[in-house]
Amino acid sequence: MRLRVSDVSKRFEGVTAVNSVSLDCSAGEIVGLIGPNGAGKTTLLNMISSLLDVDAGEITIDGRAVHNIGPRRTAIGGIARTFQNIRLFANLTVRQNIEVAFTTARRHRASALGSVTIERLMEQWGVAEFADRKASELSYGTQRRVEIARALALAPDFLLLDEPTAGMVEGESQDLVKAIMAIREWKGCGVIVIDHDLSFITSVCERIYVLDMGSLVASGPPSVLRDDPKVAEIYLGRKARRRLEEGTDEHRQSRQ
Ligand SMILES: Nc1ncnc2c1ncn2[C@@H]1O[C@H](COP(=O)(O)OP(=O)(O)OP(=O)(O)O)[C@@H](O)[C@H]1O
Repeated sequence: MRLRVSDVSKRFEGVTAVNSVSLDCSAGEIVGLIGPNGAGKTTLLNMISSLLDVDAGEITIDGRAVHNIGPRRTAIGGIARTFQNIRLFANLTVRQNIEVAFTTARRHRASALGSVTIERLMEQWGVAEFADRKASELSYGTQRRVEIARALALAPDFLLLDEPTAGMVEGESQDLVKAIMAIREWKGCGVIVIDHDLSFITSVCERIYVLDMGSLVASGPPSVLRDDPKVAEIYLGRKARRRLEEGTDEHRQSRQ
């Protein structure tokens, strides 16, 4: 199974947020989407999950068009996601949050769901001990895991993760690397993940796409970050400039 984004564009009043971007993700693959703030990453994920309509281009799963169909039909069609700002039902328990998605999957994606149960999902994602606690009572890292478990309760063919390590402490994001790698065991579910934490992205992804100012500037294995001069300019160039502007110890010392 293959999710394919072909020449997709999106404009917001005078701003071209996404400019003719193409990418693909196969079943069982973990693909990263990186780029500076405002590069267009979330807008692209919003189009793949049909929260936003594309202005041009198309998005397909095995040739079947899945763009501009609305988020509910997209979820039923096999694409689930998490959000940059966690969107759990705060007053529902962990079990109830997962049950909402599970009920939809049982009705519309029974064969993809197979023998999966809510209990198994909670165990797999290390949240079983919080099953009867309200989502709002949980730590940030635990809420993230619940959100991923809920997305997986839709038995998706493709999972989109928008900045899963945001707000996590280091130990939590390392645990998340293992957990996301385990998703591929999920009946070969493909994963597209956005994150600013480059060590997390390079640990978890086989391939990376780099966006800058709405356009795709590079793609390839994680080594593309180191080896592609355009990417080095975007990341290292800006980082070096920021260090200079901030006058870090390193630069202060080198000036002495
Ligand atoms: N609803 C909107 N209305 C107007 N402009 C928008 C809207 N959503 C995004 N944009 C603009 O589109 C561009 C891309 O934004 P987007 O949020 O997709 O970037 P991003 O790469 O996800 O950034 P970040 O890493 O900060 O989340 C930015 O210039 C942003 O201001």
